[in-house]
Amino acid sequence: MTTNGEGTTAVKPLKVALLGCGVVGTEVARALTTNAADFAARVGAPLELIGIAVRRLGRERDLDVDPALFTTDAEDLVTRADIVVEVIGGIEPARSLMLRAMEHGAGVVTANKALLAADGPTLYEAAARHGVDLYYEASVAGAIPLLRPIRESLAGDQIERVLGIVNGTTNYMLDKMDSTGQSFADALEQAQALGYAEADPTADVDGFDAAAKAAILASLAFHTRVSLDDVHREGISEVSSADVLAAQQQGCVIKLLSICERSRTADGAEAVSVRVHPAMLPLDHQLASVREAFNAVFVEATGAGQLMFYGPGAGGQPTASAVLGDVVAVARHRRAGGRGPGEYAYAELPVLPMADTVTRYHVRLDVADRPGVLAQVAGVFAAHDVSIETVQQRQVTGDDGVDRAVLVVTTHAATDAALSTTVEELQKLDSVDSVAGVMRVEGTDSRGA
Ligand SMILES: NC(=O)C1=CN([C@@H]2O[C@H](COP(=O)(O)OP(=O)(O)OC[C@H]3O[C@@H](n4cnc5c(N)ncnc54)[C@H](O)[C@@H]3O)[C@@H](O)[C@H]2O)C=CC1
Ligand SMILES: N[C@@H](CC=O)C(=O)O
Ligand code: NA
Repeated sequence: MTTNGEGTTAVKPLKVALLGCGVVGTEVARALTTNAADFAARVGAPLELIGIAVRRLGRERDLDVDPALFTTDAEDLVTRADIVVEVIGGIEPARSLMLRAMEHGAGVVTANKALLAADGPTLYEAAARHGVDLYYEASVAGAIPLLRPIRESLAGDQIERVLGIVNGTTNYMLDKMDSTGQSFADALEQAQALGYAEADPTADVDGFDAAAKAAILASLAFHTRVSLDDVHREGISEVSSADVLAAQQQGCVIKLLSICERSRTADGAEAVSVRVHPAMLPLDHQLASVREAFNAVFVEATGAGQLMFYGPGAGGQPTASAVLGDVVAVARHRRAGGRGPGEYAYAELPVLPMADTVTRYHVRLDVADRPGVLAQVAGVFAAHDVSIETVQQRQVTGDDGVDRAVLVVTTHAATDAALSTTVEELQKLDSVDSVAGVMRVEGTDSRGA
């Protein structure tokens, strides 16, 4: 405790160091300075921004703070703080700086899903060893309160499944491609301009970002260490406008989904399955109406049933909201003299290979229009134990004036291995000109799906 100039008792401020002043960092710094009085009242002590680590000094910024706060010496800054906010991104130097901060007794707040998915355990163990908080609500689904509900509110329940849209950039792109027919490249450029995309947008487009988030969600939901390498990952770079059109013709929309499920190995042992891939969803599914950079996540738990979390999944201010919520939580813990709940990876469930995971496919085939072709195609599905749910056939006339047919097959649930082999075998049939599109299907009722 200290005494202020008027002789009244004042509480010692908690020192906050900010690492990174990009899209998110700028909004965190703005809020900490603009809303200082509210933060002080909510925490019971002022939050004093003692420095902002940047790569380059003297850069013009849209931020009205004391220029003396900027420093390029992040290593020194983290040793002087009670709370360190890491919004640099990437693996290094973010990891070393966070470890150094914890060694010096600081609580850490980060939005860095890439690092948590690649090497979370190193950070969780450091936090436990040094008795400090490591909070990362912003790392998954931006502003949406999701990790704390999973870690704390549902701690008395058993989570069976977490399924949703957790990447704002790709949802924005797929939405624009679907609703306005915008090109892939233009939609990506817009998402970047709006501050949704990662510094390297291939992290979004190729599904790494969604996979990192799936790893974090699965780790928390199933009390099991799941890393990025455990997650089956497919991005949206292969999604063509023909796929988008084909989905529309089926009354569906394509979304990039992250799916974390409790599952079983072939010999019946408990396991988890964690995957990210584009999938067709029927238009009446709740996730189908998630537009622009919004995220939505279903959490299914034994007792609670189905819960849905929805909101802005990316962008400076929404992400800063989650970061600041964590800052206040960590600050309150420091005031109370403790730390919040950490990670409990006691279950150690194995992660099921994608080949053994049960999914459904929508397959579009360009085939010869002659008797027996449908039976031949159906035979390949049957040979691999993949049951067909529906088949639609449309006649088309090729450029050469010859009649061809487009077959659209939707399967029942089967292992991913069986479905992949089926598609490989279909490609070898003389009567099949091409497998024009293969897309997983989620959200419609089918045996086991
Ligand atoms: N932008 C978004 O919507 C969201 C971002 N995140 C995460 O938040 C973090 C920050 O993201 P953004 O602000 O969008 O990225 P950004 O690229 O706009 O900002 C990062 C800033 O860190 C600076 N920086 C890089 N290395 C540095 C170093 N060694 N020392 C000091 N500064 C350094 C960069 O110059 C840049 O200004 C990332 O981990 C990202 O994955 C999480 C949720 C949403
Ligand atoms: N690039 C990410 C940002 C938030 O995590 C996204 O688009 O979702
Ligand atoms: Na969140």
